[in-house]
Amino acid sequence: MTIPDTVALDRSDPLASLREQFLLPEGKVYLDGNSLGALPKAAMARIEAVVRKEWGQDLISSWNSNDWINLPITVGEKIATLMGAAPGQVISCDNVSINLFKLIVTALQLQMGRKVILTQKDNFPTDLYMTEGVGALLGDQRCVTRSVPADQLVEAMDTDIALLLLTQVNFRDGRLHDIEAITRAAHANGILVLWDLAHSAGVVPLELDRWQVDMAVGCGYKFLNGGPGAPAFLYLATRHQDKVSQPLSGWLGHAEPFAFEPGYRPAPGVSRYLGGTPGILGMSALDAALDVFDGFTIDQIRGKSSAMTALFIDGVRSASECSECRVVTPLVPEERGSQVSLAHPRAYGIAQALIEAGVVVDFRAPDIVRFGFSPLYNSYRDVADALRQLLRILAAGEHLQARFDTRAKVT
Ligand SMILES: Cc1ncc(COP(=O)(O)O)c(C=O)c1O
Ligand SMILES: Nc1c(O)cccc1C(=O)C[C@H](N)C(=O)O
Repeated sequence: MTIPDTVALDRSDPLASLREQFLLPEGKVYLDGNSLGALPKAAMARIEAVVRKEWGQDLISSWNSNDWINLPITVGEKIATLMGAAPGQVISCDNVSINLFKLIVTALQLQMGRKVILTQKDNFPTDLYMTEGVGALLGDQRCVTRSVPADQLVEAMDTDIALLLLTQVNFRDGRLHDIEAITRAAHANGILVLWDLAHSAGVVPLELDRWQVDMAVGCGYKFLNGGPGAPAFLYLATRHQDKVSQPLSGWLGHAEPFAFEPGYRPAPGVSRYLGGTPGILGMSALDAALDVFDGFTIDQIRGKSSAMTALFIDGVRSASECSECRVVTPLVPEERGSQVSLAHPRAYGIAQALIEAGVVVDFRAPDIVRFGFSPLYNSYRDVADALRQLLRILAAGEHLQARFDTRAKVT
């Protein structure tokens, strides 16, 4: 096969200038933004300023003078604009796992008399573990998890189910659920929905309000580029707010934290989902990273994402070198997120050989190599370079070398 000529594609790419806003490693093709997004230069500058001036000089006054106290809300509102959510429904806090816990318990409280959480068998493990944890805490009179394969979700919906917990884009194969259709089916059975948008936020167009989504969570460190361990976010539709209080009743979610009252009174609205003190360095980095999206639409981002994944998939499918690779990501662009997953019996060796050749991808057991495409900083040339290295490695049998037989701990 011939590697596509990508010069013209990069020249006409409306997002091409954004690459300059990131610090990317020299000589590498970074295709792991679905695990950890690249570093925006603005985030680096912001951390430096927060450390030197706000922490170094302004110290405690920064909670007011630099508005640290409202950062979870201001960052939440920036994320809301990427997800079709009107103000007052998104807050940035904690990590996805903790936010899942808070919202799962909220859903069970809102749905008294129903106790089942329906989820997908191959949901991301933390989503499954958190439902298990809530079940162990509340007991099986109050919470039971039912997991089914993706194609049985709709038929499994019945009136015992309190909550449907799904991840929109599957971390392994990149398959994307139709949030609008599934939410409608769930609501027809009186079921609330909680969507994990870890692999969607910042790269897939979302209309949370219009689709009547009840709850959502997502990561700050993937396509939002907020940095390692960046705070996550949670969305709770206005219609559900103020009906129940969340289980992790920390002081910053209190109606008047600085009244230091002995009893808990939840803050109005989504602010009650705050717990303890937020990590200001991480949240400041995320705040700056979100500004990279200014002036660009999520449809432009999605358009480039679909074009990059299509280019890569076409290249793989037409190359004889890839005859043993199976594209497990859906071939229809509307059905996939911003990654391409290839299944191969020696997937671990392929991933390691690619990394050695400067193409940063990851491996997911048992047999998947993931290529994550981040439209803000990846170019079409990156796609062609990754393809070129993949074909070279497969043709040379580099992935079969004995040194790739042992698995790294974190990939
Ligand atoms: C779908 C999904 N949910 C959640 C997480 C992470 O959750 P947390 O922020 O708790 O580490 C990830 C990635 O780690 C993920 O891929
Ligand atoms: N959060 C991660 C980490 O702390 C270390 C390594 C990887 C991750 C990830 O985000 C994994 C990712 N959610 C995945 O889709 O596999």
